[in-house]
Amino acid sequence: MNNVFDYEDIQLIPKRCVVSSRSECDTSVKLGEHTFKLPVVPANMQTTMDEKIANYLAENQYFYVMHRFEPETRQAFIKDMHKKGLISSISVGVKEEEYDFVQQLKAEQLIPEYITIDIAHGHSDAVINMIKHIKKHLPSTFVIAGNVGTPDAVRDLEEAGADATKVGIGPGKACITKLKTGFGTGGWQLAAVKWCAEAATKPIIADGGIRTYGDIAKSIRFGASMVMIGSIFAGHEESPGKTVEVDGKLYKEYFGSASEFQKGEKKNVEGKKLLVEYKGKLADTLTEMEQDLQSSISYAGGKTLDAIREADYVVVKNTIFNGD
Ligand SMILES: NC(=O)C1=CN([C@@H]2O[C@H](COP(=O)(O)OP(=O)(O)OC[C@H]3O[C@@H](n4cnc5c(N)ncnc54)[C@H](OP(=O)(O)O)[C@@H]3O)[C@@H](O)[C@H]2O)C=CC1
Ligand SMILES: Nc1nc2c(ncn2[C@@H]2O[C@H](COP(=O)(O)O)[C@@H](O)[C@H]2O)c(=O)[nH]1
Repeated sequence: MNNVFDYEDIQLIPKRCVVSSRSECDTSVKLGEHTFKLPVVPANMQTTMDEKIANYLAENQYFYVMHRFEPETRQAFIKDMHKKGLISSISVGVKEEEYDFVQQLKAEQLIPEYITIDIAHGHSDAVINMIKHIKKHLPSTFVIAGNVGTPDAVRDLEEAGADATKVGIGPGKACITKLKTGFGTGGWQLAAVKWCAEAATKPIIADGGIRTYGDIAKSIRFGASMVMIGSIFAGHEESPGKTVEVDGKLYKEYFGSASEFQKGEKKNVEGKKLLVEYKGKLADTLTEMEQDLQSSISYAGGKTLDAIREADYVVVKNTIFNGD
């Protein structure tokens, strides 16, 4: 893979504007059978997602993926969401008990609209087998599989039946995979998204490494249909992580799903715990993201996200923060 770049190395080039107000620009995106307000989803991690946030997002037409770290609550969660007429979107792993779980869902006719297979190294027989298992027992469920970082992986998971693949090995803020293993897409995540999207025939979800709202538009430009974000979403009043005060300033705890803190043991640790700045209400962040993305669409010279997909760009290594 030559000519790699990351979010901070790219600037998109404006085109003639066709709207008289940014509010005319439509940021909505279709994933599977449903249309969502934004091409953005909070990471399925314990410090960014919980049932309350899932309810808020679903009620307000945002996509969400519930995490898998309280596995025994998932059936009740699906039931509860469906009782309220909301979509259910859950995560699974690949261990033996997860196969039974999928079969139980079928037996009880609790059919989630979305299942995300949430595994560090998604280009694996374990994930391929789980995709096939879900598709066999819950054929109407939209399956998101990952995480991967190569076109080969995208092709293999799509061929197994995945409806979307999630790209990003190690670019996350709480990630230490790149340090511990030497592998990953950290430092060239945006180029990896482009590489994978060129091979994909189904949607790509860019996962990890988003540090500014402009990075959402850049992900879309390079082929993502949706963007998964952890650290930015972990800092809200509603975020499940602990609120901590340091020198009079508020922070929230954010920890990796493969951190020692999450696992409760020091085995195959590939994540860390850190503090992220407190940033107030989740709704305000979502509104700001929508407004910024509307502005991106207007700079791209269109009215929908498709305009961003056609924007020209320049690679200007590490210059995005110059002038700050
Ligand atoms: N996006 C990213 O860059 C990364 C994300 N994560 C997150 O951390 C969480 C834990 O992930 P994960 O460890 O996959 O899940 P699990 O801890 O549920 O492990 C799933 C299964 O896969 C096996 N496994 C895990 N990694 C590998 C590997 N590299 N090669 C072969 N087998 C493997 C495990 O066995 P065993 O443990 O015995 O090997 C286990 O049986 C997830 O939420 C994931 O998204 C973690 C790292 C990177
Ligand atoms: N290598 C690791 N990656 C992790 C871990 N826990 C979560 N993640 C990934 O990070 C993104 C969020 O990235 P961010 O840059 O927006 O903060 C998340 O969706 C996972 O894919 C981990 O312990 N290790």
